[in-house]
Amino acid sequence: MSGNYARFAEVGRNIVAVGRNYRDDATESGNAKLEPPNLSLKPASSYITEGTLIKIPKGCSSLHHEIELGVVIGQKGTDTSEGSAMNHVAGYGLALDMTARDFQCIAKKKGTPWDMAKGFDTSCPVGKFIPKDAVADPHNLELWCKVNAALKQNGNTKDMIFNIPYLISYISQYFTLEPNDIILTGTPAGVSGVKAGDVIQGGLAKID
Ligand SMILES: O=C([O-])CC(=O)C(=O)O
Ligand SMILES: [Mg+2]
Repeated sequence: MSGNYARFAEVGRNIVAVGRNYRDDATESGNAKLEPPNLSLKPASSYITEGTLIKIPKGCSSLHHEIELGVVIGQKGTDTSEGSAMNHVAGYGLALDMTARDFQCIAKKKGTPWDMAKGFDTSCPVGKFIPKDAVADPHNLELWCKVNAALKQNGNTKDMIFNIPYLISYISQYFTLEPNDIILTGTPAGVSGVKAGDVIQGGLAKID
């Protein structure tokens, strides 16, 4: 485990997850574009670092992986403009928005919150911190996810519906973003179920 993980794990700030933010995913699932973006919060206790086991929440029989680009905030901001939003970014990290899909389906039907579906302990595994300067264009990054070595998700951040400056500006109207908060920017197509003993791997490509 590299020292960089400490940035996420020690500080354990808030996590804002954006839903249905990929064109392919929206098409695949027949979902219309969500306007405004659909936001969920995951508590700091959902963070785990690479190599730590994901705990299947009690009663969950459909746990899904969602590979996502995490944007790590470096500077506090409320009502941040799109024009200055990138000044608030410290860097990036690959993350999983682990989702108890069965809990989420029930919540959707009942019109109740998604907190248990999205925010249970260990629901936000993160990879190592990538400084902003190491990424030439965060809107052109391949991201992939494998389960037991089989490729499940293979997307590109260019297919995000709402880009990073827009998300920072929109979110910060409601939630002040503080250093080490993370925005999970949504997942591309291909989410699928995992079960006890499965191994989830993910990666980001085209980092200079
Ligand atoms: O779980 C959902 O409904 C949506 C979501 O997080 C995503 O698209 O990343
Ligand atoms: Mg997600």
